[in-house]
Amino acid sequence: MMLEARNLAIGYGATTIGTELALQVTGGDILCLLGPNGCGKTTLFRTLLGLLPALAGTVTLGGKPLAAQTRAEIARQVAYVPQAHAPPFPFEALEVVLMGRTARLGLFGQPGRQDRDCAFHALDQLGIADLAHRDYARLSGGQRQLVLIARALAQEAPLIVMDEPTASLDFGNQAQVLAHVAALADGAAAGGRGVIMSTHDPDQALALNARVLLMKDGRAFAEGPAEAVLTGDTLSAVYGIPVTVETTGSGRKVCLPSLDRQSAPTMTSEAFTIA
Ligand SMILES: Nc1ncnc2c1ncn2[C@@H]1O[C@H](COP(=O)(O)OP(=O)(O)OP(=O)(O)O)[C@@H](O)[C@H]1O
Repeated sequence: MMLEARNLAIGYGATTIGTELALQVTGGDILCLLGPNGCGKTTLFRTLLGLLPALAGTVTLGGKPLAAQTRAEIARQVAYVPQAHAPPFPFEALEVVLMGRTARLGLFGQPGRQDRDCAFHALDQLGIADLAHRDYARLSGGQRQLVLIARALAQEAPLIVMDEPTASLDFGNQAQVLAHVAALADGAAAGGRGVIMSTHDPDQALALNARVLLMKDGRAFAEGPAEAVLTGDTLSAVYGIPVTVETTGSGRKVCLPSLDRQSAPTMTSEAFTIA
């Protein structure tokens, strides 16, 4: 097992955000984290990456407690793909990818020929080798997201944690990034990495045939294969709106939230009422 969390409580100091969380990820797995805004997905990620101490319970990475590992040890096992924001300094895309090699360098190590080759190869794998010498800050959001995934590939960690990898991407780029996520976990293509990703779109978990951890108020509301977990009943209960799940002509399941015009004015007036 690459990553295992048991009976985990997460939060910030005295503020508990979530409790009784458990998950397991190994090579070839895709685990999608779903749940309403503020339910604790990012807090859980930060805890799994060792950036926030667990308030209770255990996280083991590569069979060893996370809390007993150095940052470099953790980075050799888990790569983190944050949301793609523009950085304040100009960097070439290739330099951004090279940052993924840091955990593999010695204390005063400089990236060498092999690191540059690896970084370039990662860009090539994602079909964006032509962006290598472009200014990262001037790339589109979709291109930047792919560069950050390339950085995670260059890190050569067996587990990749992605924070809403499709946020702010257009329709085409979302599908492209999802295809790359599927390929990462595919044993034949890349040695079968484990992937944990958060998303706000249950259809993505269904399209990826992923396992799902559906969170509500810091707890696991349901957990299991996407098709079993993402039903109209569970989605309606978690998101507080009527949701139906239908099967398309090609056999794919899609989630359809109700856009009931009757309920819209009520929702709006509640949301904007000043107590
Ligand atoms: N540094 C902090 N100190 C205290 N509370 C925090 C801190 N950061 C976040 N929170 C709170 O923790 C809760 C969970 O936030 P978190 O960012 O984990 O949710 P999320 O599921 O990732 O949300 P979203 O889908 O909107 O990104 C929120 O109520 C948030 O206000």
